[in-house]
Amino acid sequence: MSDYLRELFSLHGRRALVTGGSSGIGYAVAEAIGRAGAEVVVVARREAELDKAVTRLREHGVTASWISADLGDRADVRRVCATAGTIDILVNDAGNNIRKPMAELTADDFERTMAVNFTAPYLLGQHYGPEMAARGWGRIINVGSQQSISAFGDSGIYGAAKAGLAGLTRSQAEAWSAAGVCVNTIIPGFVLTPLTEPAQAIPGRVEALAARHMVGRNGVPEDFAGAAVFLAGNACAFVTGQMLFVDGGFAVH
Ligand SMILES: NC(=O)c1ccc[n+]([C@@H]2O[C@H](COP(=O)([O-])OP(=O)(O)OC[C@H]3O[C@@H](n4cnc5c(N)ncnc54)[C@H](O)[C@@H]3O)[C@@H](O)[C@H]2O)c1
Ligand SMILES: O=C(O)[C@H](O)[C@@H](O)[C@H](O)[C@H](O)CO
Repeated sequence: MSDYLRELFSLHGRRALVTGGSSGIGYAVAEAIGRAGAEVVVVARREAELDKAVTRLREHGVTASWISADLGDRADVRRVCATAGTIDILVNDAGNNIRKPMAELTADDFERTMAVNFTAPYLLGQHYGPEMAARGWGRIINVGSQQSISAFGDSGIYGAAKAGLAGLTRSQAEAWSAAGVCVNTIIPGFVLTPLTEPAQAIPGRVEALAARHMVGRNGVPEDFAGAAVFLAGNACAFVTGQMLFVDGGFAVH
């Protein structure tokens, strides 16, 4: 790599925390920023999955470790903050979607969905944002959804949480960008991961969604590698508070 590209995109010397990094988009982001040089700490619930993900990261030469935590539990979020050490790049990828008609959603569904998709990113941002600002450099990448800007059926709270997350991104960017902390939201298209298995199981749905993307296909986790490296590095210094649509043209089709 030339010195020029290294200055823009190398993440050597940075430490990243990736929630939801054991699977899907989160794993692909962890691998991308790890292969670009960052040390990576992956956070999710299941130890066996975390172990598998970290083994795979190490096979790619990434310095990686994991912390098992339920991000729907505030005490667990606090434990992550207390044990993960210095973090320069925070990726809030973990998410859950409780799929029910709006009228059937319960208060517990509301709390569980908001806790993972919105409250955990808020709490982690509150911990790491000021620390990054004090050091004069940081990056926060929040993973939103098409539902950050539009409504899909049967996932009303998820949509509200993801819309809130895009707003939180702007508030965090306003708070910390002047101190060198760029905060942005990635907006995926429809991506074939465990999270979307219920949608994938509906006959004809995968094909119909593929056709909604201008590129004519659904996303795969690897599609997020380039955007993640960009948003995590020096190249992103004048990009903050934004939604970056990594969606094959879905939102504008
Ligand atoms: N797949 C898509 O089409 C799509 C589209 C838009 C947005 N997203 C978002 O992308 C992100 C990643 O989803 P994915 O599609 O890669 O799915 P995935 O199921 O592969 O990954 C979800 C990750 O979140 C973690 N997670 C969920 N609940 C958690 C909790 N309580 N505590 C700790 N970790 C928890 C899981 O362990 C897993 O690592 C989510 O925020 C999701 O909302 C996905
Ligand atoms: O859980 C899900 O089914 C997904 O998140 C979907 O809602 C869409 O793929 C996403 O919103 C597009 O960005």
